[in-house]
Amino acid sequence: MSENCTHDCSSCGEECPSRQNPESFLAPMNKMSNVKKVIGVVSGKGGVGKSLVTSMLAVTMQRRGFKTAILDADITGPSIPKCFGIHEKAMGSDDGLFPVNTKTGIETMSINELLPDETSPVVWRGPVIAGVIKQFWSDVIWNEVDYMFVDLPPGTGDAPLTVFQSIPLDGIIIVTSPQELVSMIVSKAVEMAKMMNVPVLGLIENYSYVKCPCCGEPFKVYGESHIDEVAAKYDLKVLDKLPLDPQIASLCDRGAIELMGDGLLDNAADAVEAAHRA
Ligand SMILES: Nc1ncnc2c1ncn2[C@@H]1O[C@H](COP(=O)(O)OP(=O)(O)OP(=O)(O)O)[C@@H](O)[C@H]1O
Repeated sequence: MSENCTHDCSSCGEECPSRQNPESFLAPMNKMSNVKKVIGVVSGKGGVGKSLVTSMLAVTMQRRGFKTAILDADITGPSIPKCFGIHEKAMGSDDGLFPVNTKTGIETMSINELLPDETSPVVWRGPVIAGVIKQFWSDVIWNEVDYMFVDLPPGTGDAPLTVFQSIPLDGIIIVTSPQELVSMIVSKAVEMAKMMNVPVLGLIENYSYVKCPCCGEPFKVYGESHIDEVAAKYDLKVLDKLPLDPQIASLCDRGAIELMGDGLLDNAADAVEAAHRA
């Protein structure tokens, strides 16, 4: 690297290890941020519990002693502040925006922490949404973060593509439900990650079963799951299976997800700790 490196490769011809790929669309991280690993939480379709899983993963990693953050890239359907009971607004300075901390110190940034009224709908065109996602990475001052979780918008459209291209993901976790559609939906998410050269750390099946309140027997509301076959087809691991649990729903509704029980996403948390960028 040149002694006078400005990290602006467009004005320098030096061939050095830190030279950025000219085709890279990665957004620069704020110069005051320090984020060690970034994990995307992805779903092929909406409503499978992706935001809940993102929140629970962050809580699990924070409990393991890591400094954790959540970037809520689901701009039109932000759920993270609700899960943590955050109603305050993010503040800024000339250097950037400060994330809002949860009760246990998880740093968060979500569009609902910026809008004057959190019930206002975000009716913005794709390029504006893409700009906000990039700003959440570049303009927010993320302090000494060991693990950042990015709650991606559902599907494989413009907004998730922006996340894959602009934020340096070390891996993704795919959240799905045990319905027939799962095979097609997981395939799409896996193929997208492959195209973007981002490793898939594994799958989490949500709404896997309901425990009978009388006898404790698991009851499969959606019938037999196909997740294990789908995982085998792509040589992926099913990391954890989460029950449909009224207590979890209630914690989320009360903004108290940090009071969740231990051990629900331990395998996923182990996979996150072991993640390395391809
Ligand atoms: N395992 C579960 N047990 C009970 N409630 C759950 C569970 N998973 C999710 N929910 C509830 O279902 C609702 C939808 O979950 P969530 O917002 O996480 O879905 P999502 O996939 O992020 O949705 P979208 O794709 O629309 O952003 C929430 O109210 C959440 O609390």
